[in-house]
Amino acid sequence: MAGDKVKDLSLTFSMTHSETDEVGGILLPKIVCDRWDQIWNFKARPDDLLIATYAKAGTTWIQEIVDMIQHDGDTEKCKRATTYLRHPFIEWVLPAPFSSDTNGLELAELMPSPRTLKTHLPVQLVPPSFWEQKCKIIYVARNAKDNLVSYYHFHRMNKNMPEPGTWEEFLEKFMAGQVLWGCWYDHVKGWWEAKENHRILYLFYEDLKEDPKREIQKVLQFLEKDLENEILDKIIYHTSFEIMKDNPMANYTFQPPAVMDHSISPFMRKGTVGDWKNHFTIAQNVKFDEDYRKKMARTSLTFRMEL
Ligand SMILES: Nc1ncnc2c1ncn2[C@@H]1O[C@H](COP(=O)(O)O)[C@@H](OP(=O)(O)O)[C@H]1O
Ligand SMILES: O=[N+]([O-])c1ccc(OS(=O)(=O)O)cc1
Repeated sequence: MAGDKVKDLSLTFSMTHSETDEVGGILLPKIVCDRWDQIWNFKARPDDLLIATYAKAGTTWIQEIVDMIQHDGDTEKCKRATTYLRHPFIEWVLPAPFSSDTNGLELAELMPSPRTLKTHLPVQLVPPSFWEQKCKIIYVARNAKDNLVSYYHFHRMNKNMPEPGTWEEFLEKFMAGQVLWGCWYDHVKGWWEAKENHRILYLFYEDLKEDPKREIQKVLQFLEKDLENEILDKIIYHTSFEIMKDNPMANYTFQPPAVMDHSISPFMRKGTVGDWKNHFTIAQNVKFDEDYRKKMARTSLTFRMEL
């Protein structure tokens, strides 16, 4: 079984940071670009649910919320497998020595319906079958500064990401859109516009943090589910940062340490709004804000950088 193969891998092999390439001007791991035709031709099914995010916007959090809703708050069922295996990451290709049937596409193809799938692709790179099949999509966006901080630490701990360089260097790359899955500004705006014409529930990390009950109710409504208040409270508890941090099926400690080194920075790092204040210098903040205003000038989309 695919999961066992991931688990059985030697914990001692060494990996170097991943090489990158581009598809349609979007930076992606080279091994993903090499398989782009297959990813683009992915066959979505009408009852697929797609979870789409910019990386580090709260993907794993919404995945756990959705899984709990789909399983009526049964925590044991939600511990049936790791996040990676429960919700295939459609564009994800693992480097050697991982076996090819642990790639996102293969996992998705082998999965019976109804499937919940994950992607970080910008809207223009989503395989067309998702639009043709009118699949439901949940998008989660997170304010740029916290998203960037989380992404920086993720690059430090995850060998599947390119070398981040220094904080200052990574900040520049983020502003220039020269990071995996492309420009944050275009990503959040692209999906914001797409919701006018498609079945997309657009959520914000900050709203989830502020009032998880209210936001989970939006997801319930979108998924046409009705759950007792008691189960809703159970979902809120099970998907809280503190509980997910200790859940081995959700905290990515299942990845071999040669890929993700949680001693450098844990996957479940802080889970807060406003941690950017501990990273940006005053000068960096002024420069970022000025650039941000230009890039976000012609959109109705707004974010909260603190609660
Ligand atoms: N239950 C939860 N509540 C709040 N934040 C959570 C969370 N689960 C994961 N996160 C945070 O979401 C980010 C990871 O996002 P993704 O799943 O998209 O990779 C990390 O942010 P930080 O690095 O700021 O802590 C992680 O700590
Ligand atoms: O290497 N991974 O398994 C991996 C890569 C990216 C990734 O992105 S995230 O934003 O969903 O954390 C998650 C897992």
